Amino acid sequence: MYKLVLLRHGESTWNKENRFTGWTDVDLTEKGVSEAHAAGQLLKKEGYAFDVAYTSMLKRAIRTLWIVLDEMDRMWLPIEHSWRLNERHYGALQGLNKSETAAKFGEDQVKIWRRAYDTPPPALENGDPRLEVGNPRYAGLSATDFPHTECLKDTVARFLPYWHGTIAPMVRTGKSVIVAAHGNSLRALIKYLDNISDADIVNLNVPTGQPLVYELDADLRPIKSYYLGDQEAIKAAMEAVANQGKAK
Ligand SMILES: O=C(O)[C@@H](CO)OP(=O)(O)O
Repeated sequence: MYKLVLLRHGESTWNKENRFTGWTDVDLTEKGVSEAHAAGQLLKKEGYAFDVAYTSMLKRAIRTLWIVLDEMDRMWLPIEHSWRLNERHYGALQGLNKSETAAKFGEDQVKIWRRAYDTPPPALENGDPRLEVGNPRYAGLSATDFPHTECLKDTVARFLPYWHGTIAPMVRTGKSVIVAAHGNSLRALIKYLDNISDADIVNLNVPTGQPLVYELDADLRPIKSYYLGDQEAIKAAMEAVANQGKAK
């Protein structure tokens, strides 16, 4: 049996301001930093001892991972970064307030943009700085890799090669692995692992800063999965994520 830990970053400044974030590189809030410390303490208390860590190119996930590893006295671990673990690209919605967008376009439309499996938000136009072309951290991407927008289906498509080619082989060696990433890049992985239908994935929300443990069989199929920590608080945090798309 293998164990894999998935962790969404702690609260970011744009989570707090309720803005569509995507590839925008915003940092953690004080609450987000506290969530990361709490996650690290909890993982340590529960006896986790990671051998290798994977994260995105975005500082809210990277800093969450650093804080967790610091709490576990494992800052020496190898950390691999990949743009394939980045948050789903939110296209032209990046920067807009979710409630204001719901008031303008309707809650149903915002739910489609946030959660529909195969309907992407409006795309960025060429030349928009939010495309990140020219950003040195993405020097390894080819021109066609830069998303102009993504629905979850697109995120699954760019995430899975990294799962199959890098993370899954490492899990199979028996190493203890943590993946610190984002709400929708983790939804992409959870959809794949749990074989969740395109219709049902709409209702899955991942809370910030709560370690999610997968116990996997020899074929890396889930035996069970569970969040560590206070289950009532986790449920409330998931509902709060779902409600971010409501007009106030
Ligand atoms: O804005 C985003 O990039 C994501 C994660 O914060 O939000 P949502 O839950 O709306 O997909």
